Amino acid sequence: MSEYAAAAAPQPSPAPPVVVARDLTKVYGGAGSTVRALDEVSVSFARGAFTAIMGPSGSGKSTLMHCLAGLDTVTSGTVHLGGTEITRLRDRELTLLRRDRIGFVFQSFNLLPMLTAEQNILLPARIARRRTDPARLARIVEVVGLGERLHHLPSALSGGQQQRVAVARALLGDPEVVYADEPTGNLDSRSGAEVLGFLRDSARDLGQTVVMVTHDPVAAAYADRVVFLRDGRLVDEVYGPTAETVLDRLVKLES
Ligand SMILES: Nc1ncnc2c1ncn2[C@@H]1O[C@H](COP(=O)(O)OP(=O)(O)OP(=O)(O)O)[C@@H](O)[C@H]1O
Repeated sequence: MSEYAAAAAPQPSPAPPVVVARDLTKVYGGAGSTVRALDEVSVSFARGAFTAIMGPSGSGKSTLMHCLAGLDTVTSGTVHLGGTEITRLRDRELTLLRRDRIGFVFQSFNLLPMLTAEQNILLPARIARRRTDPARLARIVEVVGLGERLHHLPSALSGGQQQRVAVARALLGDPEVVYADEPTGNLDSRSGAEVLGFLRDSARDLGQTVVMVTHDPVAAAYADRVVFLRDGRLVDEVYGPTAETVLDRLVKLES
């Protein structure tokens, strides 16, 4: 059991967990020079909750997200997505699981420039030959709030609008969880606020489970909960964060 798990007071969980990681350890390298990027991390993410992962540079945030999402293998420990232990799956099964059950949002928006916003949102479903639920599309379009701009090319959209298109694309397939890796890293603060508000609304209004890695205490304050890593260990968490409480914990972690 991790030092954090032993010390933490139990917190009320609003809903059953969608993602559960148990005793996750990730060691990079071998023969002499190894890095223990994750050290027995146990954490779970409740349905419909928006959680931020924070910690100093090199604390293991990206590694944790990659292991949770089946983008990287683990050295030991398990990750469950719903009833599926993803740490046991083969590459082909993982590819399908990522395509069908997980949404991704990255720092770079990764929109195709020759397709309109709406076509970009619909593209993964088309590639997977998945029928799009028109009611869900309409709901997401309403939450995205792009209006007429849905028919514009990405080049005619602001950075914040482009990232909202990327989030809408991630949400359309009704994934069990959306992983967002520094989604506001390329945005000015106003556009960042738009995207974060949208992620928060998708959790509140659509019941979407969202897990976001960020360096920014203001971004983390949009989440329902912030978990903190240091040296590959989960060392703290805050429910109902504000930018001030998050900054305060970060300063303590880095001192
Ligand atoms: N492919 C790799 N090979 C070797 N070491 C790695 C690899 N990826 C990450 N690491 C090491 O694992 C540790 C955790 O890295 P990780 O990128 O997860 O941290 P982070 O908290 O996301 O950092 P940052 O905030 O700087 O992005 C670091 O010491 C890093 O150097």
